[in-house]
Amino acid sequence: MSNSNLNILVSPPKIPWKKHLIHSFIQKPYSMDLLLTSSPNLQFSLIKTLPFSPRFHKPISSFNSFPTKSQIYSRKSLITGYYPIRAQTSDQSTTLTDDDDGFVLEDVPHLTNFLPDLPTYPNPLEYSQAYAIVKNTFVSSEDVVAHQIVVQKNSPKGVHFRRAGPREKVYFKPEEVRACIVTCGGLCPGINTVIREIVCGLNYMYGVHNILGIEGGYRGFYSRNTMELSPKIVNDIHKRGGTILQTSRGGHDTNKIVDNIQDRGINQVYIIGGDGTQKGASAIYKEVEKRRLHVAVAGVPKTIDNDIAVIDKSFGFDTAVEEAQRAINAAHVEVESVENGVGIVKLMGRYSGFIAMFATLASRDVDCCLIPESPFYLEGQGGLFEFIQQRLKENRHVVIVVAEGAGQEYVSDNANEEKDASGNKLLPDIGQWLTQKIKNHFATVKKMAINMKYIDPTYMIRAVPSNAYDNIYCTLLAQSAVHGAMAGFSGFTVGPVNSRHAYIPIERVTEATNVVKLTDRMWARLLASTNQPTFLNKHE
Ligand SMILES: Nc1ncnc2c1ncn2[C@@H]1O[C@H](COP(=O)(O)OP(=O)(O)OP(=O)(O)O)[C@@H](O)[C@H]1O
Ligand SMILES: O=P(O)(O)OC[C@H]1O[C@](O)(CO)[C@@H](O)[C@@H]1O
Ligand SMILES: [Mg+2]
Repeated sequence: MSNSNLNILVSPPKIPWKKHLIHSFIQKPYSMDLLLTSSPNLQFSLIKTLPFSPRFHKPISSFNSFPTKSQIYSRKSLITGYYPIRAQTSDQSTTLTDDDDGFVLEDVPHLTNFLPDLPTYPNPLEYSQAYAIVKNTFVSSEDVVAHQIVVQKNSPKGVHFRRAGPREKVYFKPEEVRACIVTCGGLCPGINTVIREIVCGLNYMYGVHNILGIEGGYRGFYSRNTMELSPKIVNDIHKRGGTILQTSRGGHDTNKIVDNIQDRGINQVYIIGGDGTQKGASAIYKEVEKRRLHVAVAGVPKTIDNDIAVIDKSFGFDTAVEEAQRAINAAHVEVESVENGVGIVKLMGRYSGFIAMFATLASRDVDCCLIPESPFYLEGQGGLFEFIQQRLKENRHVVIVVAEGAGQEYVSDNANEEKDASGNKLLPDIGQWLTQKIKNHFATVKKMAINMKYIDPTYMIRAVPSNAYDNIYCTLLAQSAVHGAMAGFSGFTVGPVNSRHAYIPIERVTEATNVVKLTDRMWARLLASTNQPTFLNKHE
């Protein structure tokens, strides 16, 4: 969607919609962003006949006048222009009333958006032993998950996503499915569990036998081997860290990848990876749509940093926080056992300090946590040096957790920035820098002997197998992805939103990075727990 204008189609209520009628209402069909309809049912049937995929749908009960920007769209910050297209029938023009409840569905694309005549088949789960006594085997097309669950009495209903889960009809014959799985970006605990559960889910729930593993990330589509995957092959891979398919950065060539998908006759693509990977998945989906291929593209969000927007938490994060406890514990034991011990533990987190924040909150042994979102300073009143000295005086030891992206303003050299193959900035080591600064300060300024222990467990926290919680979470993600692809959705990412799994448009999770919000309560909870400086009141 363009950020500078929002084109809207408003459908009149109770109109027997016909394809040609709809087309005649649309003056700019190529640039439609929002569809307003009088009921969810009308919305769902209408969307299938449109010659484009509007990104947002909104059922409303009746119309009187054209909606204002704030009435129709809660994510106001994205809109800088408002250019509604008035939809008219011969006898009525259509608009929105003041009693609008503010419901917005941010929907995911469906294969029928560009392949309207695709046949459907009954979902094999109807006859599945596993679901034999489940009350509601299938998720209704009207089930949605609210983006915000803390609301005020009169606030609009707000943004919703489609609830994930099996649908009554599927858009693939199981015996005709040729699925593939690819893993991209950095490692994360649980990748193998997701692979395992996609394979088992496709096989056990839908009777799909034809599943390929693409080796070595995106570039693997055109430059590496593939491996056949079956429940037997993936049976115990969840016990291992890493990815059995291997991963890589860079090498995303949309055309080559989609050519390869076509050449191999693949019709379901499962893509496991972080923000970069999801951007790549979106490009693949768009190319698939352009070529009008019967191919579902499903993203499973993966990142140790928990920096993916919209979803509650990314898989593997919980395991990483747990694993980080071991490093923090080691630092604490070391510094507690010596005179003036200063322990520094560097944890991952390029732009988001979630691992550092949660590891600190969980541990209770951390005196100070430094994250990218909260700038810190060393010297003077309220600075880090003063705090370390005070804690050494009180406790004779101090433990600092620093996220790799913290304090980059001190160590980055913008002129000589290095990047990895995906274009991510390679960050200079803040842990080493901090260690040296603290050592120098106490040796030369304070003339005080300290005992420095620097621990860098970065890769150790992400190379482990996932814990019990993440294993279960990975299963839900994988099964949701399989249900979504079988139901013909495409260009979607799966993930929990307020604890309920949903299908989220890929672009929605890539347009922003999830960061620790200093204005939210969680950071305040950490500050209240460590009693560390806020670094907000620097005196020059
Ligand atoms: N904007 C983009 N468009 C297309 N492909 C992209 C884009 N950004 C990254 N990719 C591709 O996605 C893959 C993974 O990207 P990246 O290395 O940034 O990791 P990631 O998915 O963000 O995971 P993590 O941050 O957890 O390591 C790479 O193969 C890269 O080429
Ligand atoms: O060294 P690699 O494998 O490129 O990965 C390191 C990066 O990957 C992440 O784990 C995820 O993006 C970052 O926290 C870290 O900077
Ligand atoms: Mg990333």
